Amino acid sequence: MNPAHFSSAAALHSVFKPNNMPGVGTPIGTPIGTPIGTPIGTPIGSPIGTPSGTPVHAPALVTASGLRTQLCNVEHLEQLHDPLESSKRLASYLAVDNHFLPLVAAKYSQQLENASTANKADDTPLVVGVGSGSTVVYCAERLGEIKRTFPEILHDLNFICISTGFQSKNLIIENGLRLGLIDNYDKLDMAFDGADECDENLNCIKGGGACLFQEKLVSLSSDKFVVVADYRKKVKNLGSKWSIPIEVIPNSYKYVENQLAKIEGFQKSQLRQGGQFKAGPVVTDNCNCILDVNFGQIANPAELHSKLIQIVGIVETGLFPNKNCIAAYFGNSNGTVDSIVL
Ligand SMILES: O=C[C@H](O)[C@H](O)[C@H](O)COP(=O)(O)O
Repeated sequence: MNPAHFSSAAALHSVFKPNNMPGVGTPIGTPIGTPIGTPIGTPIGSPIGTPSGTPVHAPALVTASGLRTQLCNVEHLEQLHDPLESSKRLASYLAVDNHFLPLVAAKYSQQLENASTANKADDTPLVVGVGSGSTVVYCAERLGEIKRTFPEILHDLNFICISTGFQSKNLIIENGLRLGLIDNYDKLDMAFDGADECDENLNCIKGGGACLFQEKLVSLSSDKFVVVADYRKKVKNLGSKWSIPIEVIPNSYKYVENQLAKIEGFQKSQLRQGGQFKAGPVVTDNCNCILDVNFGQIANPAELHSKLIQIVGIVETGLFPNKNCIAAYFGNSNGTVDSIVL
């Protein structure tokens, strides 16, 4: 990790505080100064003459910063009921702006260039994973705003979102995004998701919402993975505060618990219960159960994961040793955001 990449919370604080008061700002989804839906960068461009006199269209320049100016300004967002929620939203918006917009700009510019030079069109879709939990909700919101603001660009890029479970499927649909199935795509371009713990090297523990299997499938299928969370999730070592959620085939949980107890560092295992809304254990989107397993602080997440995944009955672990995570954004309690960008 390059510490220089930690964004300065102080700098963000000074930028955001003045306009961050209740009642000030622009409603989410209203691009400042631009009518909703005004596409920029569509293949307009001024006709220019070729030596032979045939008019061609010069491709318009599409940049991430150009696109961003058409979106709701993150410095003028209305406060939510809770400052921590506001900072989770800010973290998510920054994550999408900093990583998704450049992707859109690059792919669209390429598409325009192909059109103007009669190169073969690139018809591979732009596929993005949308994870689960309370923080990634704001990523879906920003992606929805981007789609509403640039409908033609996103249409031309064939923008598709992949869910990590029931909640995330609804998030995608409610934000007006197009839902796709992961098994229809060779790979995803990018995925956004929350985390229960995240260390400086962007290893994570996930699965607090029992969605870890599909989350791992989506994140590993993606070229790039970006985490959004709040400051409580940033830890020195995984296992500092959270147990590891482990998805197990229901009738194997006793066997799995017995095997777990033989692994060095094992402290405790608990079958997650549904609580007041579900008699008996939590049932995942894949109809399995969750064991929350405590190994204390984890020195080597990859090594522990490979020991666990060998146990018959374990479908997947909530340990996410970093494979492709490029950045994490953490909302602070005072409304600012810290980031780690590798
Ligand atoms: O299974 C759920 C996921 O791993 C969530 O992404 C994780 O629990 C973080 O959720 P939240 O953003 O609500 O803290």
